[in-house]
Amino acid sequence: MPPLVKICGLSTPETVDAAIRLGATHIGLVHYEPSPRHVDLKTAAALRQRAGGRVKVALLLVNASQQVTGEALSAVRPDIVQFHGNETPQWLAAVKRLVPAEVWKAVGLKDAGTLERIRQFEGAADRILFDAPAAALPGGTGTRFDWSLLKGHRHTIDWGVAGGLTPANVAQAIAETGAPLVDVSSGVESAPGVKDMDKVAAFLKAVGRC
Ligand SMILES: O=C(O)c1ccccc1NCC(=O)[C@H](O)[C@H](O)COP(=O)(O)O
Repeated sequence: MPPLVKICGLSTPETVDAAIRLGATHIGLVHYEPSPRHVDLKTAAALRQRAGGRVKVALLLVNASQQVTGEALSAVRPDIVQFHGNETPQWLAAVKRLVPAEVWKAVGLKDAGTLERIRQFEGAADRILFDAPAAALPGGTGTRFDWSLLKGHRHTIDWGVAGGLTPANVAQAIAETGAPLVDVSSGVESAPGVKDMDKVAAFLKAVGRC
C-alpha cells in the first residue's frame, strides 16, 4: 500500500477538489497569518465543508492562544489539528480531551536528540510529522532534513515525513525512511501559496497514488 499523502497549504475550492480527485488522502489548511498559505476561519470552514468526508482535513495552528484555538476548532471542525509551534504535550492532551479530532505535532528534526525529546508526546500526539527545523516560518519552508536520522529509529508514535519534498525526491524519501505518510507544500507550488496541480499530480504519481 503506498504511503498516505497530505497536500498542505490549500486555499481554494478548486485545489481542494483537484487534490482529492488526484488521490490525496489528507489536505492541510494553514491558519497562521504570517504564512503565504494562511486562510481565515471563514475560508477554512468553507474548504472543510467542500472536502466533506472525501479526505481527512488538517487545520494547522502555530502557538495559538486558547481562545484562537477554541474559535478555530469550533468554526472549522477539522479531522486533525496539526500543531506547528512550541506546543507542549499537556496542551495537545487538553485539546484532545476537548475535540473529537486527531492531534498531530510537527517537529523540526535536527539531530538524534530530537528523536529522544519527542518521546514526551507519547499518549498526547496521534502522529508526529518530522519536518525541517523552523526557519523564517515554522513550516512550509521547502527545506529537507537529514533523512538518514530516521534510519533504524524505532517509532513509538505514528509518524510522517515533511520538508522539502518534491515529485523528484519523494520516492527516495520513502525508500530511505519508510515513511507511512508524506506531506508536501512548497514542492507542489508555482509560487508561495499557489498550488500547481500538475506538480500535485506528479507528486501523487511518484508516491503511487495516481
Ligand atoms: O505551509 C506553511 O506556510 C506553514 C506555515 C506555518 C506552519 C506550518 C506551515 N506548513 C506546514 C506543513 O505541513 C508543510 O506541508 C510542511 O512544513 C512541509 O512544507 P514544505 O517544505 O514546503 O513542503
